[in-house]
Amino acid sequence: MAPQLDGYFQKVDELSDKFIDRLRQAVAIPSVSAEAARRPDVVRMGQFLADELTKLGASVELRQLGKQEGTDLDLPPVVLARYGNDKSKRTILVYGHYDVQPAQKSDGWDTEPFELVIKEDGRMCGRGSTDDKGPVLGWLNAIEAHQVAGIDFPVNLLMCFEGMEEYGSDGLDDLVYAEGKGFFADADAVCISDNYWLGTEKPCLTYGLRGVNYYNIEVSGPGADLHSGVFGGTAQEPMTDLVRIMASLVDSEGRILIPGIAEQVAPVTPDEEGLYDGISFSMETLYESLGSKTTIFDDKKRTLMARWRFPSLSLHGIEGAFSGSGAKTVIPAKVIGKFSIRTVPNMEIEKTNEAVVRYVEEVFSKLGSKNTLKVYPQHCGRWWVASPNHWNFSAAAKATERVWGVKPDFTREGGSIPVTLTFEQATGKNVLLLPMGSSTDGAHSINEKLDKRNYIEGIKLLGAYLHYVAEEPMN
Ligand SMILES: C[C@H](N)C(=O)N[C@@H](Cc1c[nH]cn1)C(=O)O
Ligand SMILES: [Zn+2]
Ligand SMILES: [Zn+2]
Repeated sequence: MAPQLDGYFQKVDELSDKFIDRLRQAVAIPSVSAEAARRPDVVRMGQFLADELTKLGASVELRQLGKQEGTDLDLPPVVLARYGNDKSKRTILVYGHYDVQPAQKSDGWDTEPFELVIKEDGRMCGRGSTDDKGPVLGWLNAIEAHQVAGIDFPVNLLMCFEGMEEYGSDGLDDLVYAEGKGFFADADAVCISDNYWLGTEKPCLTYGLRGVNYYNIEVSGPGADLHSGVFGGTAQEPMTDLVRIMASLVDSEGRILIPGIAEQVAPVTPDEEGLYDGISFSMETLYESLGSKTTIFDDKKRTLMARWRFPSLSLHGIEGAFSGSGAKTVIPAKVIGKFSIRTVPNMEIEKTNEAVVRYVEEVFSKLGSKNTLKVYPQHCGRWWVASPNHWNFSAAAKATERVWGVKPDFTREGGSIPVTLTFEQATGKNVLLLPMGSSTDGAHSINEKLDKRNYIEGIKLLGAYLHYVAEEPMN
């Protein structure tokens, strides 16, 4: 099966320095979607991808999406590309994102976040290395290795790379629905490489994601920041109100304290109960990824369930609060608390938003404060669970076995890729998540990395998947 793969794999190995250099160039562009000042860099990153794809012979379009909601900022373009247009071949649509989470050396990074630093043990450190520049470049590298090896590319490839995923995929849903019967019309299946293995050794294929509802709680009072010696004890302090509200959202065992959330969660079925035992996952690897043993549960099953099939609420930060070193004696005039809820079947976005707003307003009113409160969702993305009984998944399973020598686990993912469900609905096709990186990569964290082994074998995996997909009987 897939007889040309050995030649392809050999070429990937030969070109590995070039592929690492491509990742180095991409990491050097600080394409942080959440920071307005970085928007030109996000646009530059989209252009970098478009140029690389053009050089590889793909037809490329930069699709503008208009303004970012509630701002005057232009959204970064979506890179739409096509490689191959042979009616006798299957067409696979791949999606990824070229924006990254914020990062500063002072957050605690050992090296400059926007410089790809390769350690002796093969860790390639840099923001976006695993999330999601490495996997996105994986598709480009797969094209190049085929060209250099003189091996026919097995499918037509449609590509959709966005620059706002880490900020809620603003504007993308409309484009995907509009192009479901347009640019994406030929797609036979969809593949997304933007999540991680459960551990460090066993590859997996992923068929579910949690959704995410991200909220702001604004509390304001004084007209300007105040001297706490002069005004402390005189003015009602927005920060005091906010921390009390935030403390009322979740307890230390991760229990969400907002009524109307747990009630929406689908009950655990007897079939599902047995599912977790067969998954390769150890608490030891989790401790390694976590960098500590401070887990809520001490066992595998409850930990996996908490990550995959129950909602969680995380407190992320407070805009406007003093957070530097030293001792600034200020009373912040306005503070914005940020938190998010990871959502699961059968939670509904609107119902969840209503429950959150009702609860926060109720807690605030009980404080008897004269300050002003605003609570609103910033962005929301839906959860997704699909059937892995599809040729798209069996092709990926065969490719995994060929590259990694083991059968993959079938997993769900605690993170969110809001557009996944949109692709499924807009194209009516099966969507597969095919991760490249491992659980210790530290996506969104300091010292994010992608292991050289996962990058290079991951490029082989993406190419092999396309070969098996081309051969797989339709079901
Ligand atoms: C799983 C994916 N690589 C990812 O990191 N997704 C983000 C999406 C998001 C939503 N709001 C902000 N970012 C995530 O799960 O946090
Ligand atoms: Zn991310
Ligand atoms: Zn991502």
